[in-house]
Amino acid sequence: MGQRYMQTGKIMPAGIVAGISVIMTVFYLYKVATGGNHISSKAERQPSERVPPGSLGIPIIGQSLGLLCAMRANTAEKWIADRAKRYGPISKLSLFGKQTVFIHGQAANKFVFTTDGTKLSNHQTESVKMILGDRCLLELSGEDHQRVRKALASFLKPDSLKNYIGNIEDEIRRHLEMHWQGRTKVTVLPLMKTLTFNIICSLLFGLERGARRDTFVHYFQQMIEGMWSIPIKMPFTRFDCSLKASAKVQKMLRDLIFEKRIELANGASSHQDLITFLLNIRGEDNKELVSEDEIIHNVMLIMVAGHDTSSVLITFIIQILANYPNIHAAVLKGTTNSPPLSCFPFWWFVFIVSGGDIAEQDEIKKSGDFLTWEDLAKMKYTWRVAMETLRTIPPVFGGFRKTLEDIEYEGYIIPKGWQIFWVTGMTQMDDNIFPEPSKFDPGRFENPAAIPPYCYIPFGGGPRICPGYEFAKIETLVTIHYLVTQFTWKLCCNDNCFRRDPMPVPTQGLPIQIVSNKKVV
Ligand code: HEM
Repeated sequence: MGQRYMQTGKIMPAGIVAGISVIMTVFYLYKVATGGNHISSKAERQPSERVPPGSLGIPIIGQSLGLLCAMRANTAEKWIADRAKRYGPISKLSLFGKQTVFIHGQAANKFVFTTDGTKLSNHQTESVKMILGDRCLLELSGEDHQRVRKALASFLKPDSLKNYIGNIEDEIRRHLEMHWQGRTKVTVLPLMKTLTFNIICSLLFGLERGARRDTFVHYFQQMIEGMWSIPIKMPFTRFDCSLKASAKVQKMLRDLIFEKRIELANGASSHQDLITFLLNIRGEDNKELVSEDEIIHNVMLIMVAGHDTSSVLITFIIQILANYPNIHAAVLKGTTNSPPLSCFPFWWFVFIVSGGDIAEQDEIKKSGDFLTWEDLAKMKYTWRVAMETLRTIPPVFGGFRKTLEDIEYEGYIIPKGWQIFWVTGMTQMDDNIFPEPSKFDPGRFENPAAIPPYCYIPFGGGPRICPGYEFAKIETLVTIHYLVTQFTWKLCCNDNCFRRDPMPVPTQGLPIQIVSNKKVV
């Protein structure tokens, strides 16, 4: 004991063996985390004085753990603000195994969202890329990005979504029947995840309820869990479990595509779901415009982008409505605030003829059995509440871009191959742009044109602006409509804290006590 045998047959002391294995493990982890791209690149070997200030921290880890811990402890905004205070509006650091430059502010947002794609490409962490696949929209650029984005956007545009409001409503009604009616207490976040996932499944992928959908949900949840982890491919790491789950989800989607092809050949409508819709789009040569890998990777992207974000938004709106009775009353009965002068004359006219009470959710349902596009257009105050929620608790904390050449910004050089880290909350909580930023005030959005460009960016901006905006809006408005007209609720705990994982989640998932106001649906 205490000694190990090398292949040569010579005896080595255990301490030396342990030392070597630690060094080799660190080296291995380092290679894995950097995807084989050694971090001692040209820029690091020849340090330029014009590279932004800051430290790259220790290899592989850099500042990743610091940021991830801050996100989980709900102190990410402070972590970022402290950094900005220390180094100014631009600084370097190392995140998820890559050299990174963090920038913030209105000018930074404009720079990120409008810089030519040949200089600045979209960039995800290695883990996101490996889990979602290299043909998803986030990884595509130039013509490929335009082609696939156009195909997805034509399915997600308002004209096409109008036809699905009834289906969304059906899912919501069924969900409330199953999970809310007859209960006195529910935990909101997991339920909203189930609801938004069901909406996505039935509408975008045509997956009916049942064992297959349940298996899909199971692997899908596992897949999401490691998306923002450090990409260490070792057994039992969060990342490795995600990668395995991703392979299973991809296999299930491939089978589904096979079935959809047969259905299409047998004359099924191409408008029944996103997969069928994409399979049916043809290019000039009559070949499928979007490849099978592109369909699979983008379906996975939409599952992630589409259900996690909206579920978080709806959850926090529910929390806000419980915390602010006046806002809850205005969502239900309408606002008695006079419109701002900038809304003269139309809204002033509506305001005066309605006796100063522009009715909202309580009135809307009286127009018919199912909600219409026109009904949704009347939910103006409710959407302002959603917008203010997105300002104060943006579901997407920020994102990454990658420089394709050395780029000069604010007098510094951001070297080629580095990633740029942009953050939503810094500008949305800037008191020069949004006075009293911590105050929850939906009135800020009465006149959205008054908000300076690139300052309110929960959906991003430019050519990569979120294509699911309208879908998220419909889903949110319809869900809130049903909740406020059928239930009243109060919070079970007064803990308003949340952590980011990477989406913001209330620490206990938001348990609430509910009372149903409903007679018959
Ligand atoms: C409250 C809900 C949502 C929020 C806050 C949100 C936010 C965002 C943000 C910040 C981006 C990144 C933009 C960038 O990198 O410049 C994005 C991209 C994206 N979102 Fe959303 N999103 C939401 C809902 C949805 C929904 C419902 C879908 C699909 C049905 C969706 C699909 C996408 C896709 C595919 C992209 C990638 C676009 C591209 O790279 O061209 N999102 N979203």
